[in-house]
Order: sequence, then structure tokens, then C-alpha cells
Amino acid sequence: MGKKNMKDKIKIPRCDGISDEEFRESILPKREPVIITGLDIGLCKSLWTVDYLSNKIGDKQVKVHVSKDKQMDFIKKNFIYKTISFRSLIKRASEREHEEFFLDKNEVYYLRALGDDPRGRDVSDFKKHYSGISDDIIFPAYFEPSQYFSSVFRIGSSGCQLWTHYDIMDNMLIQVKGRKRVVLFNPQDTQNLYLNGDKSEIIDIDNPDYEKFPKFKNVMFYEGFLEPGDVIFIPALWMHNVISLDFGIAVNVFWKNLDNSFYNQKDPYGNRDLVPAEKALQSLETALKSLKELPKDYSDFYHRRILSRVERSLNEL
Ligand SMILES: O=C(O)CCC(=O)C(=O)O
Ligand SMILES: [Fe+2]
Repeated sequence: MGKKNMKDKIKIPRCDGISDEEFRESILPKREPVIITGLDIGLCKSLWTVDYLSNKIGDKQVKVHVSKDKQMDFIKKNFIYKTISFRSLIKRASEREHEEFFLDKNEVYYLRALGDDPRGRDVSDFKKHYSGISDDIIFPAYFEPSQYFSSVFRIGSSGCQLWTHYDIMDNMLIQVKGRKRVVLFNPQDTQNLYLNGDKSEIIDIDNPDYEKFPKFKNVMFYEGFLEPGDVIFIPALWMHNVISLDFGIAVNVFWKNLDNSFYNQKDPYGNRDLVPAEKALQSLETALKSLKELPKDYSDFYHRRILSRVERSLNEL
């Protein structure tokens, strides 16, 4: 039978040195991912070595993900959080085997920088929280300053793979050091991705369990490879899965694409659903809970009625 083993793949286009006007006029309105090459991202590309960063910000304490398994799984939580100095993070993330470790001598590390608030409620702002190296990097100026939301320092061991998820803001991911493979999924494939909140249940996207996730066969992979200095535009709602092919350093910048009022004011990460969407999802949870009161055959019937109502509404868009 025509079981698809080879994924349909679309190569994410690579465009050289896009001007601000070109981005606003021909890339942003399409809402599709693009890798932009040849941008001036500043001196970080040459300056950011392990030694340089250790000297500048080595004493800063950072909370990192530590995992034995390179494929990190947020839903099953196969990693732990540890707070260590930035110096030990980059030392350990840049080496394959560790003398000092928490779980295993080959464990991997991933930093997604947070703000300074110990409860993690602070919005991450690279230039503020890493002021010692803030002048080393130039953020692309494609968006208006008023659209700025947050900027996040991201550092990962070679081989570590970040779970598939979506963010609700437009994103410019600046790859500073190391190569990365990025797989993106079109928001129209959402029903095939087995979401649990903002994350997909499918961890191994290259060898998925099709018995468990049959609809994943229909999914289109948008694949791209980032080289140091490349910047990828990830439009809001595009799911992404990232594998670090080397020890990697990146900074990403989240930008608001919609009016301020759509965004939840208590969202430090840029992944809380838009206010009307969150309201809709909460009402749906209430509806589903209510159906639990019914006998199974009735509940089945009303689940299907709700599905067809949603389908009708979707077709009317
Ligand atoms: O490159 C990474 O480490 C993850 C990127 C990501 O999820 C993001 O920028 O939103
Ligand atoms: Fe993300």
C-alpha cells in the first residue's frame, strides 16, 4: 500500500540581504518562513567564543534544561532544570563528554534565557539581561520598535532537539554560532500534529509512530538549515522543531504582529494564546466537561455534532 515513508518536504527559501522595504512588502504579508542570509548581525559572529562569553558574563546564574535524551520532551518531561553559572553552561554545552554532570556524562544542555524574576514571570530582554554583551548583536530592523516584545538568548549542546511547538508572535531567530536544522509546519497542518497545548505530542518527527499518529503522514515538512549568521523568519503560529547540529548560540526576537489588545498581558514567553482564542479554548473545555455527564453513546453523538459545527464555521472563513 502507498504508505508514505518519505516525507513531503519543501525547502525553506534562502534570500540574500533583504531590505526593510522588501521584507515589509513581499515577505511579511505572505506569512511564510524565509531564511535571510548576509545580514549584518554585528560582531557576535566572531566575538562569541566560549572564553569571551565566560569572561564577560561567566558569573551570571542561569536556569537550564539538562537531559540524558537528546530529544527533549516537554510533555513527558525527560529533562530536569538546574541553575548553574553561565560559565559552566557554555563549557558543558560545548563539550561532548563532561567531567562534571548531573545525570550522565553525555547529557545535553539547553538554555532558553528568562528574565531576572526568580519565578520566571519576567519577559526576557537580551539587551537588558545580558547588557555586558548587548552591543555585540544587531537585531534586524524589519519591524517597528513598538512591535517589539522580547528577545531570548538560546544556547544548546550539539545534537539536542527542541520539541515541536508554536509561538504566537512573529519571530526572527538569529543563528550566531553553530548550524541548526529547522523543520516548520504550516498552521493549516495543525490538526495533523497532535497538539497538547502549544506543543506536539510527536517527539521523533523523523521516525514517528504512525500507529499512534496516523494523520502525521499528511504533514508537509518545511525544512531549512541555518548557518552561523543566518536569520530565519518564523511567522506566528508556524510550529517549529529545531535540532542543533553543533554547539549552538542564538538569539531570537519576538514581535507583535497584531494590535496590543490581542495579547495576554501576563505572558512572559510569547506563547500564551491570543485573548479571544484563549477564551474560546476555555469555553470548549467547559463544553467537553459537560458532555462527560452523558452516557457514552450520547456523548459520542454530541462530540460529532460539535465537530461538524466547527467544520462549518471553518469552511465559512
Ligand atoms: O533555535 C532554538 O533553539 C529554538 C528556537 C525557537 O523555538 C524560537 O526561537 O521560538
Ligand atoms: Fe519557538
